[in-house]
Amino acid sequence: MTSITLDRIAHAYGGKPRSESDYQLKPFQHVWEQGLAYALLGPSGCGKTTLLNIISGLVIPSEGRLLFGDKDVTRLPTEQRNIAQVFQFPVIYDTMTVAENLAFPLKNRRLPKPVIEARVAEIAAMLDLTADLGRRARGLTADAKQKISLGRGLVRSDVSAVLFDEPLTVIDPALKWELRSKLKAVHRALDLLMIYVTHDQIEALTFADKVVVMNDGRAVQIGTPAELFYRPEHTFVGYFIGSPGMNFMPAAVKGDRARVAGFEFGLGQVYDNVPAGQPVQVGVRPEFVSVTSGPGLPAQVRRVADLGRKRLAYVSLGDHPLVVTIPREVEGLGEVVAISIDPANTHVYVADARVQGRAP
Ligand SMILES: Nc1ncnc2c1ncn2[C@@H]1O[C@H](COP(=O)(O)OP(=O)(O)OP(=O)(O)O)[C@@H](O)[C@H]1O
Repeated sequence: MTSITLDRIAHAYGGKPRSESDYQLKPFQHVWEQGLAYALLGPSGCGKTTLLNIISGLVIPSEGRLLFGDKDVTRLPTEQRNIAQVFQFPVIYDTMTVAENLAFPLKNRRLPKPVIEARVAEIAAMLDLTADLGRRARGLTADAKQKISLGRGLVRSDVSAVLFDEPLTVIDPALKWELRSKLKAVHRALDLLMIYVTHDQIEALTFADKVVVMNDGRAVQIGTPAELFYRPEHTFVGYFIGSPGMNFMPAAVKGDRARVAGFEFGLGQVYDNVPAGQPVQVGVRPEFVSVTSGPGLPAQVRRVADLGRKRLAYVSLGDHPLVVTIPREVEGLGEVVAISIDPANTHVYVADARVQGRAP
């Protein structure tokens, strides 16, 4: 086991990049720590697979160095990189039994038979495959076949990393929840570095210790699920994580006050560092703006969504649309409601990047 370092890695498929927009992966510096579970999360085309393929060796980056521990592997072929990979679709041998499929990567490395048997039994138990060990893979469901693929990816204990590329795509939705929590448990038990590509935030947040949020070829934030939720460093993270995403309002900020559409409210911190001439936004998640029966800012109600577990109101503060929470005790909304904004969870963004305030 070893950490993986991306040292100013960047990639332009077209070659000879002249400007930043020519890169499908913009320069990226990061150390993937051994034993941690990471998710690469972002919309289609943001560069997740490109980054994963650079780590696996399917793509040689245009710039930068890739290190496994101290070893420079930037130009090494995949088979010399000591990684395991799990793809979207099952990669297994239909004519082999489940046990033979799981044992295959270990047999290839000529491990002693008792070691192979013990490891196969361990991985099969983790993935609920024990009862199927003697069955040929051919007759199994797509879900079971993908579980075998996952098992084959996890069976070696000496890999530098296990790379997953949207591994739950073919899994039945009802089984997905179970499998992604299982993968998390497997990660804890096996203590391997795992990197998991997905465009599904629930999958990323359930699985990962740290999530790398990507947009337009750039890693915009690397953080724990809680950091991404409570302190998005970029407006894209606020918008992409959460359901619905963060509210952003163009604002004028002075000291610890924000002014939006002629209405003023307090911020949790003092901002003396907001540069002039750049777009300033205040961001607050729907969970931290609520309809109140007490004093608040006047908002027009446009629509109410009752999601069972929670109710949301789509309102306007002046011209600015906001999604706000309707607490359980509030009933019978009028056309205009009072809303309160939690200053402790309100952030200020300048040119899309969060700026740090200071304690009042
Ligand atoms: N072989 C290639 N040649 C040229 N451009 C490519 C190639 N592979 C990917 N791209 C482009 O690079 C960008 C990033 O693609 P990539 O597949 O890494 O994104 P992604 O986030 O994994 O998307 P998806 O979730 O759809 O797989 C996209 O604009 C894509 O069109």
